[in-house]
Amino acid sequence: MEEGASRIRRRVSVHKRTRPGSASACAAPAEAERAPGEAEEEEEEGAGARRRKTAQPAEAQPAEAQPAEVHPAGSSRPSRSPGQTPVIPTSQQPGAGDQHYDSEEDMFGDYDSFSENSILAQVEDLEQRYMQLPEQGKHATDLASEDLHSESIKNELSVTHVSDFTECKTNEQTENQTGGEDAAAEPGDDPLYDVPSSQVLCFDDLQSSSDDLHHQSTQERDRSSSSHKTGNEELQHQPNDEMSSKVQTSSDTNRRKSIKDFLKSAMTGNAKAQIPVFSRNKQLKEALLSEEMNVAKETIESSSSDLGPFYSLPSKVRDLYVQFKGIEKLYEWQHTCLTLSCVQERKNLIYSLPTSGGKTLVAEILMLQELLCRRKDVLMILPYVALVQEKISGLSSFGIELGFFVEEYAGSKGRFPPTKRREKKSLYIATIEKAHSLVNSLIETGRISSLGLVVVDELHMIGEGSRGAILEMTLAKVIYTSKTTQIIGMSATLNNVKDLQEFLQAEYYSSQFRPVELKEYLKINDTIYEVDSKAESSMTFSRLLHYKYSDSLRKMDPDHLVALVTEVIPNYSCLVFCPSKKNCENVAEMLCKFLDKEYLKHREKEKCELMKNLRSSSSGHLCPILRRTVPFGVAYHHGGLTGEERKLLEEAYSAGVLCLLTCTSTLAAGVNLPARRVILRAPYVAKEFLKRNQYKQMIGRAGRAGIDTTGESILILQEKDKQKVLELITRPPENCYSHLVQQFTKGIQALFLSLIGLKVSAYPSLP
Ligand SMILES: Nc1ncnc2c1ncn2[C@@H]1O[C@H](COP(=O)(O)OP(=O)(O)OP(=O)(O)O)[C@@H](O)[C@H]1O
Repeated sequence: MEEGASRIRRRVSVHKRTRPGSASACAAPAEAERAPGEAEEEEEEGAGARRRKTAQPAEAQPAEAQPAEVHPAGSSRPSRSPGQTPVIPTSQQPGAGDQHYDSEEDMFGDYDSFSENSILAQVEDLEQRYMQLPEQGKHATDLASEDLHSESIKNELSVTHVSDFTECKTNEQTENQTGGEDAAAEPGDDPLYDVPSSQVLCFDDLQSSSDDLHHQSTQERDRSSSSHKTGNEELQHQPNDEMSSKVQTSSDTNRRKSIKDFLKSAMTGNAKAQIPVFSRNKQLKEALLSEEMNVAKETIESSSSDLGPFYSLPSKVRDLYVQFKGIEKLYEWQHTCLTLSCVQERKNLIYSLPTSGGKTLVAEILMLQELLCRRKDVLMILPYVALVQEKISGLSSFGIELGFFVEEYAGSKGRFPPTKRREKKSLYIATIEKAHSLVNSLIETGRISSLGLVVVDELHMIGEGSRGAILEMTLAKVIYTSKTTQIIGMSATLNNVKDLQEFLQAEYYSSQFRPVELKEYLKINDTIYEVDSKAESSMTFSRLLHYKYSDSLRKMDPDHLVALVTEVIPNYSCLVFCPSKKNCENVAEMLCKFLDKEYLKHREKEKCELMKNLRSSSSGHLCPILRRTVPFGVAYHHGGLTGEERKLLEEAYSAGVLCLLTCTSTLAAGVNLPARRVILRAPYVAKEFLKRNQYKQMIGRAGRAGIDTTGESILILQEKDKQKVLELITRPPENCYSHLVQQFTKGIQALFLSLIGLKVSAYPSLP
């Protein structure tokens, strides 16, 4: 009976850890990699860690910041503690959280509470009933079986196909524990062994966007659901029924093999789709899919083991860049940077280039060198959850092809300490706060030296409020505790580089290269000026706006936004940065009131499809503003959108179905969305005057390499702000100053306490 109860607990526990969107979807490979005997210990540790989450102080499970509010002003936004009511965005149903931009809401999202109807509560209850039963044996087993078949648990166990994969694992574990033939199998034999968690999640996404794949996966699901049944039936028999165990084992193996094959080809295909395709464009989708599958097949078939031809990496890496990203040749600066002697010697490095200069590729090659050649783990730190997710989907295919794990540390995702890998190395992609927790856990477990490289994107964030302080603490700890860990920082907007170099003990490389020319303009009244650093006033007259404004239009649109956007859309894309979320929505609505009805005809079918998808993503409720604006190819984009809405809108915008997004500065932090023209509605973020860094990041969205051939930005300003704007466009980026020091009582104290807690330093001993 005890055995039965603990088996039920195990089944549910494993299922929970592998829910889609849960960090623990990596449980499958993680378990496969465990040394014999570690299994139970890790399971307990994981559960403990999850429980601890609710009680841990900010440092261990810190709240992540909401980009829309933190990034713009450079000041910390009011943090929302778990359980506190979120602000309900316009587009959301009551109670729906913003999973992508507000990590705090994510923090507990993946873990069932012990509330009355939760699955854990039911299992607890079930166990209690076991304990209380006077009679052992059949009756108890029947009860267990009956309860496990109860509706809610059945639903939980069959809710996703990711859980189906888990189920394979679960069955296998059960068999191992009952002395089945698989008990001695090596972890490497497990077909899910080389599937990183992120890729399992990507697979989940892929499936929903492909009819063919859906068909196949439905078959898998059907097979798996029969596995649930078998698993549950198994509870009614004695576990040492060898015959049935063998049959089960062999059918499981076949099934797992086919899942592996399918998963691998599916994921490679997924990675090929770098520029998201509007999901319901069936014709295009089918053509693309078959092409992707061909590429995937060819790639898998051609195994290459040569080392060296591409910056010390296998030539396969170069091929993958061509296939997945269309990058055939490195820019000259990229080559120079990668071949710098300080880089070869693995010294720390800071490099700085304008937005869209191709900084990420250099970092990626260095990360691959570390993972594949030096066989060390790598941590990549990005400022926002959305950027982490973008990077995860971009690099997962590389992980599959080249044999390393890509692990997400953002929102509720991430395992502390990370799973120890025997063979393959891990690329942790983390937000600032999760990176800090990860580094703490590696120090605590004496594994910090397993980290070969730390890459920090948007290094200038180090000077931004409490988030900057956390980043600074993280890097300080790495520098102090691991002499062998290399640190690379990159940014488009650095000024006091010497200070940063001193802090990171780093070399510096910079270039002004930008593959696509970006022209900057200012608009005052109906005159457009070009920013010209050579001119005495820093700007020169460019042109007058010619657009016939009616009285009502002039009243509604004093800034001539309609005139500016209609010069570009619908054939080219346009981003309009607005100072606040509300303003984003208002501007989108206002524009659509005055757009010609002709705009409704542009890609009409796809826009209808988008509306349908938006509606079904929020349980039938479509935001009334989007309902009015999407038919014109216009939408707003801010931190109040749900993750699903954001994804749908971004995809539609990338595919050209939407041609205009009104957005907050959320979008300025490196998200790769095309814009021929970027308009800054005002030189403000909320009520704060724009900073140079923010200005540069926003205008940097225009003219992206590989997407656009030219780009331009227009900053709209009033006469009263002219002087301030002229200073803004001419002055250098803001300096980064330590916020650990500025917030002396909080920052430094937190660092000291943390170092004592981690046993990096100790209290001074008493004489
Ligand atoms: N050598 C190359 N050839 C062609 N395209 C490239 C090359 N290197 C990078 N790119 C492409 O240029 C675009 C911008 O690159 P990336 O995002 O790395 O720029 P960045 O410098 O990091 O910009 P930001 O500071 O805005 O984040 C990407 O679409 C990338 O795929």
